[in-house]
Amino acid sequence: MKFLSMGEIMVEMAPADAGLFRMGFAGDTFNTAWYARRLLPAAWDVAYGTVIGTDAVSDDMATFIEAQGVTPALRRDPSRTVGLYMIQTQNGERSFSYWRGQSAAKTLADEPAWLDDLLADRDIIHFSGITLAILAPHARQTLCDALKRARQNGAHVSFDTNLRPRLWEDAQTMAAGLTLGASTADTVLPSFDEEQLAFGDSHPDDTIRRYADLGATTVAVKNGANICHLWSSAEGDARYDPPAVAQVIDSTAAGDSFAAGFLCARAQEASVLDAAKQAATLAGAVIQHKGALAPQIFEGGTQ
Ligand SMILES: Nc1ncnc2c1ncn2[C@@H]1O[C@H](COP(=O)(O)OP(=O)(O)OP(=O)(O)O)[C@@H](O)[C@H]1O
Ligand SMILES: O=C(O)C(=O)C[C@H](O)[C@H](O)CO
Repeated sequence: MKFLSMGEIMVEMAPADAGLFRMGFAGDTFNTAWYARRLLPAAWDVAYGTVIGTDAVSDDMATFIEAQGVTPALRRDPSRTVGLYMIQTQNGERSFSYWRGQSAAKTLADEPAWLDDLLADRDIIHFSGITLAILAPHARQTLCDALKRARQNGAHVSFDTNLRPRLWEDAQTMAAGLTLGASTADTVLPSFDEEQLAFGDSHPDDTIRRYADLGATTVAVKNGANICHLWSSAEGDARYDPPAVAQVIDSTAAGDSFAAGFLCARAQEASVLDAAKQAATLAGAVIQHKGALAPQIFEGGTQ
């Protein structure tokens, strides 16, 4: 079985002790692949699809991806390098600054034959609103057309809406882009506060209905510490109240790890409710650690 996540992985500067920053590599869809690798049985291949440069930091990134047990599915663009972002936290809520305007990942959909190869024969393909936001408008359409073909050929496509207004041209383009992305997907993983912002939804059921109308068969509407509203065409509606977290240290990758927990449970035939439980348990642990990737959670063999 083959799981592919695709988008942009960057150099991450995460707050460490004594005012220092710790350099790592992360990015929403890569984070999901990283957590999926730790949740899925070894027989699953978990791959990450992106474009990087040919410079030293790109080489380090490729080495890092592989060392994490994730299969690198990379195209190299010698004229570009990778992006960088910095996390800053205040009372557990994070904000990001980005240096990614010219990154190699922006050319993800520029070679259609490579793209079709990347998507071929995957059981699950995961991408996000960030994957789309970084692309030029025509490239968003190219990517979504390729994803639709992959879905027709049997892949289960998953879309995490992951709203980043600063990465889109304007609010209208963002709403249209999210709608385009969701229309390729079987599973859509939105966050309610973001859906309110982008579409003016007044209740999570509005969000579910909109994505079901676009062709999704499963929707999980996250809402931070509040109840997740779930729906699948086979099971109907369900709700899940995430376990309380005593102290949020850094909320980075809450949604990314939720996506991994949810998709991996669904891949192993879990109900939407059980999938949300695995997802929220993992996300609840992740937000008690600094940075996007929290290997500590898996040390000792338990989540
Ligand atoms: N304060 C919290 N307490 C408990 N669980 C939380 C909290 N914040 C997030 N979670 C868990 O993480 C999940 C995802 O969080 P959230 O709704 O913020 O998603 P998101 O907006 O996609 O995240 P991201 O900021 O990574 O994009 C929630 O559904 C919940 O299970
Ligand atoms: O914001 C982005 O583009 C990132 O991918 C950085 C973070 O790793 C991600 O947002 C965490 O969800």
